[in-house]
Amino acid sequence: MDQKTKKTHVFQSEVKQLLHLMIHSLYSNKEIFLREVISNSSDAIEKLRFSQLSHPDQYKKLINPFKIQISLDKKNHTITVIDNGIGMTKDEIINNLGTIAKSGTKNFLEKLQKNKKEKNDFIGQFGVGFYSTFIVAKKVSVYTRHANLKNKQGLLWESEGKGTYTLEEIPIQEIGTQIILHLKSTEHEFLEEWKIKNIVSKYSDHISIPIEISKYDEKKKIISWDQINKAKAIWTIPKKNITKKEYQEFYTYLTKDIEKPLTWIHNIIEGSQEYISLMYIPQKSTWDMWNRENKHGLKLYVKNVYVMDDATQFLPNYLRFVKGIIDSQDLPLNISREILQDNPLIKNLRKILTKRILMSLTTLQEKEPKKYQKFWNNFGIILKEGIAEDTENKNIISNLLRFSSLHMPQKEQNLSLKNYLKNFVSNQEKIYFLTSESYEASLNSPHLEIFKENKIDVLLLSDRVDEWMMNYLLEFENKKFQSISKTDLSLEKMITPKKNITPENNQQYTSFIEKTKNILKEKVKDVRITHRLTNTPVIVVTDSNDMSTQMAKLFTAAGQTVPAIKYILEINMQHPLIQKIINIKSEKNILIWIEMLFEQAILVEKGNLENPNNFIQKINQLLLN
Ligand SMILES: Nc1ncnc2c1ncn2[C@@H]1O[C@H](COP(=O)(O)OP(=O)(O)OP(=O)(O)O)[C@@H](O)[C@H]1O
Repeated sequence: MDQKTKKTHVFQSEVKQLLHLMIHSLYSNKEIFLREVISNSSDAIEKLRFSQLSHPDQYKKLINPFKIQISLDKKNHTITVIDNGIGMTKDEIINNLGTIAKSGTKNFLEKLQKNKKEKNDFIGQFGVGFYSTFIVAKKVSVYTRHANLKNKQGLLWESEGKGTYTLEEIPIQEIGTQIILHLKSTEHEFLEEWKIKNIVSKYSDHISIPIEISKYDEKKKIISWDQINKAKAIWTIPKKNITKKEYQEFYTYLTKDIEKPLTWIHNIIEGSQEYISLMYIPQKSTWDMWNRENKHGLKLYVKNVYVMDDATQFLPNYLRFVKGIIDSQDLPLNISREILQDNPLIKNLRKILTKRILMSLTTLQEKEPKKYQKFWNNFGIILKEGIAEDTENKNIISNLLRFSSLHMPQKEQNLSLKNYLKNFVSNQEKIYFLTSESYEASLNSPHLEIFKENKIDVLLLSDRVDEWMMNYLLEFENKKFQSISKTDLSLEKMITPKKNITPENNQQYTSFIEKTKNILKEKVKDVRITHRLTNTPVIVVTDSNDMSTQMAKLFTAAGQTVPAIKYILEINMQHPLIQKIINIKSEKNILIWIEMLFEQAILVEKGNLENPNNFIQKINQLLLN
């Protein structure tokens, strides 16, 4: 060995942090180190297989078939995992085994620090990777030779996981990677063959590459290798031969999710377009799902060969919670992300896969409503984006929506539109809804008073996407949606005012309305008498074609300037406060009252005022009177 090339490197500080966290929080589940090492070997083999097929000139065909081998050495207390995959170059090894290169990882670490309680869950979801070997090993040696490096140019990486590692150039005969774990004295149980076999069958049975374990003779010499996994890609097996447990295990392997999947859809399609898809709907959202920009998508295989992770083109963004694989027989192997973008074959596949997911959700809601509710609670907010983004499937998605409503005294969204229609009162023509900042705010909104009184149900929407969604959700089964914070003649038609207006007070009321208009002038679009209110004197609504308050808030939050909304002030003439003001003689006092009431209505609608001090001064003045 050439000692001159041996150099000591320092781990990036995040790696040290990760190592520390992992060793302490994962100890109870330490066997996963083997899953991680095997999964890396399998990825390396998949990469080499792909490179050989797509660039046959650069990568020589191997003489040996692809495989992963594990050997246990009881004398030296080591576990060795060998693969004949793509290997690593010097740059790669420095990047992969010395730093945390993945962009999301730093965020992940920060989250981990903050959420000590959920640490285990987080780690499980994230996938702990190569560094987990240090949970059981006091020292790790990695011998690797990259597949397109000639002249036996190999590397030896070694570390005790304590802040530094060494790297040395050494000759290596075979391409691929060999990882030697020098076990801590407390971890010698992992030298038992049955134990290793158990771990492999628990976590790595679905790896489509053979995993072999060494067999020794009495003199401790390896005499043969026994295959210990099935080594068949699960999706290629006929559905009837796959057990529920096997589907679940493949999901765990694919996603590293600690929960079982909610459901899955497996299709083997033959004909003009041949492909297999195996897609899962998880139980819970993972920490990165909320961000539309984060990685998602299916794992793409072409003719059984792994091509890429996170192929987003096969499903629309609003189904980004779906995990799984697609294996196409028709796509070329050297397909790039750019080509995926405008390939007509893919567009067609995307249409079919989208329909499959939506149909499976439809069946779930019909056959297993409890499970569906669980799905909705976790992913409803993402699925809602589909109403705006997928015109073609809008109807199907509408049927999948769930809402909170006035008649259901709970925050959980579990009313379907079909069920809302069933509760229509006589003469009801529209589906009423209210968008607000929060569920609690909507429940107390004065807009609801008339609906409460007349037992008409109202959908209560308070998710961030709701206002946006409602711009696209215009009709359901020929019934129009109507925001109750907007003017609406159908409502007036439906409800006969209880308190009849006599000719005398009619004149009094009309002149009061005129007076109010003269006082508020440009501040309002109009002033009207309303029958919507019972306990509240005044309310503001937006004109049916104007931008709603929530929409304006959304735009403002996104940094856009929006013109100020001109509201219509509606007055409840029967309210004692209004009756009192009508009889006030001093014009100056009437002016203060009307301005104060208008600002009050604005405060209720928007949650804030441009000039709160002005408002308070008016109130104080009235209190002194
Ligand atoms: N046996 C191997 N052959 C070739 N490269 C490897 C091997 N083991 C690890 N690597 C490289 O090291 C990188 C880091 O591995 P690590 O397990 O820490 O993370 P990962 O596999 O990328 O992520 P995750 O575990 O979250 O899926 C791998 O992405 C790969 O590039």
